Amino acid sequence: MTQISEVQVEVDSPDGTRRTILHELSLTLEEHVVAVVGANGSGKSTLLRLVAGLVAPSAGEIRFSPTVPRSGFIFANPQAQIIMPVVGEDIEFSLRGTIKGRAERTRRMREILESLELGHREEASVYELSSGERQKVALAGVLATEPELVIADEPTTLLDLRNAAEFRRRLLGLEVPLLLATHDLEFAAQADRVLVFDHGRLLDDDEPAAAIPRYRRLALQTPEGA
Ligand SMILES: Nc1ncnc2c1ncn2[C@@H]1O[C@H](COP(=O)(O)OP(=O)(O)OP(=O)(O)O)[C@@H](O)[C@H]1O
Repeated sequence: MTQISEVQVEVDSPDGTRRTILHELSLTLEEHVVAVVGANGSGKSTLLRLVAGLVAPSAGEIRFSPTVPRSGFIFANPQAQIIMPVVGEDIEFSLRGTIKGRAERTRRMREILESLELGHREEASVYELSSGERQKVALAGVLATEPELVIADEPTTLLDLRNAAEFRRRLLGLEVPLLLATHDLEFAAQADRVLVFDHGRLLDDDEPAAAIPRYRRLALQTPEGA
């Protein structure tokens, strides 16, 4: 369970002032899949980075129970997190934190690749992969770290319809909880809970069937005077 209490995030602006990018927020997250939606710049990634410990709150606190989870982060662009040039090597690299023996690392790497139907790509250069395969390699690298929470920031953005559907299915099938920011409302519709952000504020927090139609209306409404 993640408990966010009166958290606020501020950043320095170029003019020397402080800008609030996440306004005071209190939330308890305990559902298996939580989707965060909202316009560009509304604060979705900031919330994800806060939960992952990549950004510190300027005020308030985040508590986890029973302990701080080991989180695995998936980005929109998988190239950002693939370190080694060859698929199998990259997964083995991620396994170094959890498995000491080399033979055992190789065995586990193959198991993870097989589970993602990537067994035949073990020797492939990461640069010759399709976007769909590359995103699966990024997921394989995250799974290798045995995360207790997966945090995904627009993970289907670069994928075509078919690959997006497959990747959604894989993320939704994980045993560990998933916190997801997405513009893919089909994906958000499959969450247990949807948080809608707007200009750094939590605007709506409900089950998908209620929150998504409200968000669509909000996003598509014509600005006054337009
Ligand atoms: N380190 C930072 N320094 C300055 N401004 C930042 C920083 N991080 C985020 N911001 C600003 O905070 C606002 C919220 O950003 P955030 O990335 O959380 O939005 P988002 O909802 O994820 O957007 P998108 O859908 O475009 O990814 C944006 O205006 C962004 O420019």
